[in-house]
Amino acid sequence: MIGRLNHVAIAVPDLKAAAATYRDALGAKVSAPQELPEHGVTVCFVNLPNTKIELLEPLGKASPVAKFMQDNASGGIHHVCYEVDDIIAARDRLLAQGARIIGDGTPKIGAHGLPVLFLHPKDFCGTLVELEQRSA
Ligand SMILES: CC[C@@H](C(=O)O)C(=O)SCCNC(=O)CCNC(=O)[C@H](O)C(C)(C)COP(=O)(O)OP(=O)(O)OC[C@H]1O[C@@H](n2cnc3c(N)ncnc32)[C@H](O)[C@@H]1OP(=O)(O)O
Ligand SMILES: [Co+2]
Repeated sequence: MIGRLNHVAIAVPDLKAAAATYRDALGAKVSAPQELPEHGVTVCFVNLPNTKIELLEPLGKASPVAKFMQDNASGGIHHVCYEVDDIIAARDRLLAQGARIIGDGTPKIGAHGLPVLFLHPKDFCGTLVELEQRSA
């Protein structure tokens, strides 16, 4: 069911500083910040030859990342994102297996303009898993 690793997300307290670290200290190509209020985050993507790093900082009071940042003040790995061919079929299979989908199960459009869903970390080895519908 899961395919390519689309990105690994790192939550940070200061997105500009984190982007500068990846650009200047690590010599990586980093995208401009993208505010995504519907997700409660601002993100930059670090484009690597074989995947991406999603640097994200909380946006707004209701950010789903706020509590994570309280518990991890200097930041940390927040989630991994795997690609799936059919996000609805993947969701239904996971629900049938008793996995918890975060929210009402309706995919949201993510940073790449594709449907995404999140699976509860407690069901997946303590790791927040994001699924992204593979682009056609
Ligand atoms: C940029 C757009 C998009 C993309 O296209 O890539 C994104 O990536 S958006 C990214 C931000 N959005 C989300 O993360 C949405 C899904 N996440 C959530 O809804 C919440 O983060 C959560 C998973 C429900 C956690 O909510 P929270 O308020 O932080 O804490 P809880 O107390 O409810 O947590 C329960 C339990 O889970 C542990 N936890 C929380 N976050 C993580 C995490 N990132 N990785 C691993 N474990 C996590 C938390 O510690 C609690 O554990 P216990 O204390 O042991 O119960
Ligand atoms: Co993500």
